[in-house]
Amino acid sequence: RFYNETVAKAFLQFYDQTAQIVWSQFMEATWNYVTNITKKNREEMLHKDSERSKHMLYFGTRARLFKTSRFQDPDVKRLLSKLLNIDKAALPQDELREYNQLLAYMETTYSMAQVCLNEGPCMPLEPDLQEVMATSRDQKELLWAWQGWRDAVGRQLRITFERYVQLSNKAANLNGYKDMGALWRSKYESETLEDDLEQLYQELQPLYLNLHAYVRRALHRHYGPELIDPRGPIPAHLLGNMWAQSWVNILDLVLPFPKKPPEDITKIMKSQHWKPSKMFEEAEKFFTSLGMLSTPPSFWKNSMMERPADGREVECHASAWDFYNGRDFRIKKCTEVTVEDLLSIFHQMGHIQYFLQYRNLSVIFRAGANPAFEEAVGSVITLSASSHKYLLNRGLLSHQHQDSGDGNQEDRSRATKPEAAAPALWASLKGGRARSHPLTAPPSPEEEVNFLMSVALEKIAFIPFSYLMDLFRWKVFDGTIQKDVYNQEWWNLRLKYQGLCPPIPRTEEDFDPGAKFHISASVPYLRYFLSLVLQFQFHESLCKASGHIGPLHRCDIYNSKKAGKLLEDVLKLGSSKPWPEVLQKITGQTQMSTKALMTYFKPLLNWLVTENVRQGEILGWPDFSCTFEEKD
Ligand SMILES: O=C(CCC(O)(O)[C@H](Cc1ccccc1)NC(=O)c1ccccc1)N[C@@H](Cc1ccccc1)C(=O)O
Ligand SMILES: [Zn+2]
Repeated sequence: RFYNETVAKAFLQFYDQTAQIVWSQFMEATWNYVTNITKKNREEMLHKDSERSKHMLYFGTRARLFKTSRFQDPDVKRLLSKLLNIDKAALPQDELREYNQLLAYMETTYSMAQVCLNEGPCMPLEPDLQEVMATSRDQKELLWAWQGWRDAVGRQLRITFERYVQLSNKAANLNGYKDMGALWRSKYESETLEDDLEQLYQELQPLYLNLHAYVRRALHRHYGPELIDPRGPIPAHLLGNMWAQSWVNILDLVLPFPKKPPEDITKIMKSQHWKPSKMFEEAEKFFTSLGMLSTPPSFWKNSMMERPADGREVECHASAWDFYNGRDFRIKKCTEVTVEDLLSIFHQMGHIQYFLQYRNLSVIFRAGANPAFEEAVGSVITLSASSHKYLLNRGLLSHQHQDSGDGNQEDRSRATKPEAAAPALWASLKGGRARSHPLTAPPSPEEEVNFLMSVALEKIAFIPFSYLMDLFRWKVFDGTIQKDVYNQEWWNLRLKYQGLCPPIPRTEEDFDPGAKFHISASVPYLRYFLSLVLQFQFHESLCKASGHIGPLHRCDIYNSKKAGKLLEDVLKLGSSKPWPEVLQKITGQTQMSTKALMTYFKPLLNWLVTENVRQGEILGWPDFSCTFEEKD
């Protein structure tokens, strides 16, 4: 055993130098595969992955030899402790190869799946099936896409997933964890994690129950009583999204005040011939307006911003890439010119900003304070951008000159001073010159409720979905859910937390959870649930730093250098400090809290409660059985 801290530092130095090479080669090979799915590229990726695993095994086993209890430098202790978990690299060579092959099979099946019309074209998920789920109001068409996707993906993955669970748990055991769920949860460095999560969920449930009751009534109005039971669960194919995780696309069906509809930004974008590259430029402008880092030229050269037109098979699910060489960062996204994709690009740019901020840290610390921090960065900017979007909807622009981001708007949140709304994004929407507008009044209460409803359909609808995704997988990993009941247990959770029913009867031939990217790609999901809470806490703190006064939902930190500095100082830390310490730097608190989220939606909750009482709505779904349409 080694006791010498100097030796440990040299060991870590050596790790860093070699890791940058091994990791960037692995990332390059993986990038080549997901942007051009071929057998050859898969073999090359699997080869580089096994190189990376050998590297992790070499350093992970040796890191164990250091007795760090008497070490002085906290960084050295934290770095060594992070090397101990080597994940799947702990598996014996042959099982590791099998594991990597089944991971590639699941992710590739998802990425290449299509649903074919009887005679005629086959539709991939992005953009075609997503488009149907978002825009169709014909429940038969929605059912066709919903069922077709699950037949094409979920059913194909069922057997592989069972083997994936076994090998995952074996890898977790070899790293000293009771199952893979325990290994995933360990990333949050908290003994009380599961209780804390349940507490957060309970605090947010009233918001969700009121939204669910209100939306159910609206769908009852549109689809009629034969489809919607006003005291029952909602059929899962009617919510405007393939997984019913976000309900933004049925805003038109549920808009509280239809006489004051928000402007259709997608329409404006299309009418102005926006291109994907412009959408990325706008997102980057938001970060640089905060005084944060811009992307290097290689980002624009190497990213994949659209589905390739040359017939290549690609993985379309959006992702941001750090090549761990301090200079190569990319986004892969099959961008469509829609406002949903514009906000998704803000999310991806948030990942890129984190990479840029922590690029000089040891490779081991080049990660978020915890996985939820990584997800929250882009989403907190999206909150301003959507609020920003809100300002766009209202055409709140009177400025004579196009904002050059000059100081005189320093730290005064434009949102409360309509006269100084963000010219940049609006001007680009209005093509160049920001036209001067007469000062427009602040939004009417009706428009305010409409706006909050549009944000709630994304954020509040997402609460139970993002919570149950890993509740399901933790139970699968710990054996509570056995493989012969995977699908019925999935739908039990979907009923219990989301108040949803499958539109048609499901069997154990189906594997509906596999129809969601993160389950086929073995990407944990708890990060998104916690990001929901964190992004509002961050938003509140950044808004305060920007000098914003007034309601939180009207805050928009665009151009605030103070907000940018506060955020930057946190991102620079990467995962070098325990996340409560990092949280305290930005919010002053060491605990996650739903207070900011509740504050943001308070006006909407008041309106929903009044509306639901007026309609005599039942909160929840006491008629819990899923009824199915008689075959007509
Ligand atoms: O999956 C995403 C966005 C993709 C991502 O940026 O989170 C991506 C997911 C991913 C893809 C491949 C491998 C691993 C993870 N994450 C990243 O690109 C990423 C994450 C951490 C560090 C660096 C990059 N969003 C989730 C949840 C969500 C988030 C925000 C708004 C709406 C919905 C979803 O669509 O269900
Ligand atoms: Zn993300």
